[in-house]
Parts: sequence; structure tokens; C-alpha cells
Amino acid sequence: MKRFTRGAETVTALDGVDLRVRAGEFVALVGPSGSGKSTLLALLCGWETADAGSVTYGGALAGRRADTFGWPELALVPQALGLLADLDLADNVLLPARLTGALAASRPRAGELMEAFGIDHLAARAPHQASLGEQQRVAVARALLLGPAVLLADEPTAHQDRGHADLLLDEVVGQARAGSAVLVATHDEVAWGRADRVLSMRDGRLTEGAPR
Ligand SMILES: Nc1ncnc2c1ncn2[C@@H]1O[C@H](COP(=O)(O)OP(=O)(O)OP(=O)(O)O)[C@@H](O)[C@H]1O
Repeated sequence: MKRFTRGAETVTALDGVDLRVRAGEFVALVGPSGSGKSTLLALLCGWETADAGSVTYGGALAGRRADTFGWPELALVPQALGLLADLDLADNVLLPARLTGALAASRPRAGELMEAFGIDHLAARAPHQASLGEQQRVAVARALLLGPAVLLADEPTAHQDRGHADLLLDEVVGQARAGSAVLVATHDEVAWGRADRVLSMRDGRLTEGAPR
């Protein structure tokens, strides 16, 4: 349960939401604008706390709070992307490696992802010198770089044409097949088709299956 208070008004953003995403599973979260998808991702990554209920992680992450996780444990593609303006695009992709002392070892994978996403030729540009779609592909590459145990993404194909969206989805699916628990909020029906499960959000409530 998550409520936001705006003056006299209270919005129930999440109401009785119960979900489990397993390691190796790609789950698509669908629902209209304002239905609570981003709020759910914010709870799962530890940016927000629930008013009632709990978020727990299993396996190697058991017993820890999400706000203590580093990039290898949980990576997020926020809707607003969150690229660092002072770093060029290659260094944005490499940020998780720099923060975890794995810079040299991660350069080949960073190069691979940037090439796969068609952004390798933009490596030395600042974020503001790239299109929104290109910036979004950088944010997805950054999240994938260390093969996180948990991958959360908020509309990661929102600014892509079909071809680039499919390239991003290939890597997201690959990350799930490699053992990550993957939850992606998306309006992209192709993504729903590639997910192992689809969950629908409406007015803060979650149901199994695609919306009818
Ligand atoms: N910080 C906040 N303060 C007040 N209300 C909020 C806040 N964050 C979200 N809300 C409200 O909570 C509800 C759910 O918002 P949320 O951003 O989770 O929706 P969403 O499904 O991700 O939408 P979209 O597809 O447009 O990104 C909306 O009514 C929104 O206005």
C-alpha cells in the first residue's frame, strides 16, 4: 500500500499489490498512465517506502533492504533516465563499473552493449548532445553492464523506433535468461509478447495477465 498526500487530497497509488518475480523471469508491468507502475518500481528499488506491507528479496539478497543494494545487485532504468550530465556517454555506461572498482574488466562489455544499441559512435558525446532515444539506450546499457541480479526498467523503449526497441528487448530478455529477475513497466505490446508473464496495473491494483 502506498499513498501520497497532496494538500487535502490523498492519492492511493498502490493498493493491495502482491507480486513475486523470480530469478530468470522477465515480467512486464502494464497499465494506463497514473496507474501506479513507477510507484511500484520506486518501492522495489528502495526510493520510496510502503505505508503498509513489505518488499523482500531472496537468494543472495535475502535479509537486505533495497536501498543498500549496489549496481551488481539491483539496476534501474528510471523513466527520467538519470544520466550524469558531466560524463560522456561511454562513462555513463561505465558508471556502475567505476563505482564498484570493475572499470577495466567492464570495458569490453560496455563496448559490446554500446555497439549492440548503435551508440558506440557517440561514446565521447555528452548526454545533451545525444537524442532522447540515444540517451535512453545509454541508460539501458548502464543498467545491464554488470548483469544485475535484479533489473527494473520504467518504459525503457518509450523513445525508440521498433528496430531499436527490439534490440533493447533482446538484451533485456537475455539478462533474464542469464538469471536476473527482470520487471519492466511498458506500454510496448511487443514487450508484453516477449515477457514470461504480464501483470496489469489499474488504479493501484495489480492483476495477472494483459489488460482486456
Ligand atoms: N510524489 C508523488 N506525490 C503525489 N502523488 C504522486 C507522487 N508520485 C505519484 N503520484 C500519483 O500516484 C499515482 C501513480 O503514479 P505513477 O507515477 O506510479 O503512475 P504510472 O503508472 O507510472 O504512470 P505513467 O505511465 O504516466 O508513468 C498517480 O495518480 C500520480 O499522480
